[in-house]
Amino acid sequence: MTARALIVDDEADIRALLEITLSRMGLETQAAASLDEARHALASNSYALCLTDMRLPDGLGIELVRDIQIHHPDLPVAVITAYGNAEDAVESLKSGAFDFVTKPVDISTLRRLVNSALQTSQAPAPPQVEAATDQPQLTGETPAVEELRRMIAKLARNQAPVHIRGESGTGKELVAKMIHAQGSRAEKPFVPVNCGAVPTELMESEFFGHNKGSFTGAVADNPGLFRSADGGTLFLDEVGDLPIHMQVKLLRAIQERKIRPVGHSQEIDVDVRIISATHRDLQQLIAQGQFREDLYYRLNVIEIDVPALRDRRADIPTLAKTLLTRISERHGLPQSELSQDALRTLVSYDFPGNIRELENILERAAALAENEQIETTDLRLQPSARIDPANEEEPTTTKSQPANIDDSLAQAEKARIIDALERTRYNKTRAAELLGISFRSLRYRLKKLGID
Ligand SMILES: Nc1ncnc2c1ncn2[C@@H]1O[C@H](COP(=O)(O)OP(=O)(O)OP(=O)(O)O)[C@@H](O)[C@H]1O
Repeated sequence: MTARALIVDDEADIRALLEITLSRMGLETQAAASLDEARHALASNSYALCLTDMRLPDGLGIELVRDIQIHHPDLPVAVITAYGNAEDAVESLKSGAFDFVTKPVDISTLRRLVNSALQTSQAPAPPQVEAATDQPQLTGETPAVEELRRMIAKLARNQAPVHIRGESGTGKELVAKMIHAQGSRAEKPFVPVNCGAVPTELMESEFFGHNKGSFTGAVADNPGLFRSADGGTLFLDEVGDLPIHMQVKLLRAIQERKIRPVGHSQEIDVDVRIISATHRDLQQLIAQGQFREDLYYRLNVIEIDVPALRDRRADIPTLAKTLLTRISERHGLPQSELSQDALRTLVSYDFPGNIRELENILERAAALAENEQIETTDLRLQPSARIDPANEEEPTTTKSQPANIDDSLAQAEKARIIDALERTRYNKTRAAELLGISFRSLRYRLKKLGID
């Protein structure tokens, strides 16, 4: 059956252009010149795609987007906005449009948009119970995780930029991968980049690419992250770490959907969906002048919060089991199990490093355990050695404990601190956050424990 598209525009010229382009792509088209006509058409026919202009004689295209979300939630709708009117574009994405195109309508952009809409509307429903095993999965049954799954499935169906907030190790990258894997871009690359790890001087060429020889040290061609992710998703992890000059360039690239590789005079079209994440408070960074507000609104069209593990403790047993399976597969070892007591201990632990910390604890415990049963002592958790940031005193657990408890506490503390430093590439501010202590407190501990 030929897919049918509904085109809503009051300007005859644009209608004709859209109709010609879409029929050349093999679609059947139907046109409406007002909101009212469009509503009638939607009520009496079914469509694979709707394209609507923003300004219509009897109202705004965005109203149609909202109607469609309610009455035809599976119908992808894109909005045509005036050039440079970013607010309209952002508003329509927020209301549920899967994408937008600016006037004057660029035919190749339009074609890409139509193809991606058709893939979305023909894509099978997001995998629920029996998902393919290579699909990234979220473990957990708490309402918070159920809600997260629902959001992911919904966001996978549009193209709007998504910003993921959550503490370190909560699964932000996993969420980003799931949005990608369940959407129309799944067959195209998912390209993650840790914005805090790219050296400032290489940033522009890392993002936008360069040709061999375009600057000293450019020994080979580099397509850059945008082109590597073309057709797919670019995941900007720790986006709050981007230096301001790069924020300006990134904003341009996202707005114009064009990039200019270092040393090139021509701009190149790119089609990437941007998903960003951070564990930092971007609003606060904006207030401190370290993050551009315009970029924030561009990235943050839809925001999604990933809960901390301590706020969904009921998931700890299932997660521990999933992670133990993963660990045993990784090392080709028999799967370990947690003793009742060990499980109880884990459930009451605070996990400042969230799921990643749980995974590390289990990995170490599986290696330390005498057999396939992990006991509380194998967890090497020192909850009493966790430092209260408000109180820089020594932990007071020594009284009723064996004589060498101080040493073993210090050792455990040292191991946790070194682990945090390694995981944050020796960024002390982030290491302190990961450990749930203040920067001052970390400095004090480094000195006390003789860590250089
Ligand atoms: N719900 C979950 N089910 C199973 N595994 C999970 C879940 N959430 C996270 N993980 C695992 O936890 C680890 C950390 O997740 P991820 O890297 O996505 O976190 P993050 O929030 O992006 O971390 P960071 O802020 O440090 O970049 C990964 O190994 C991931 O597979």
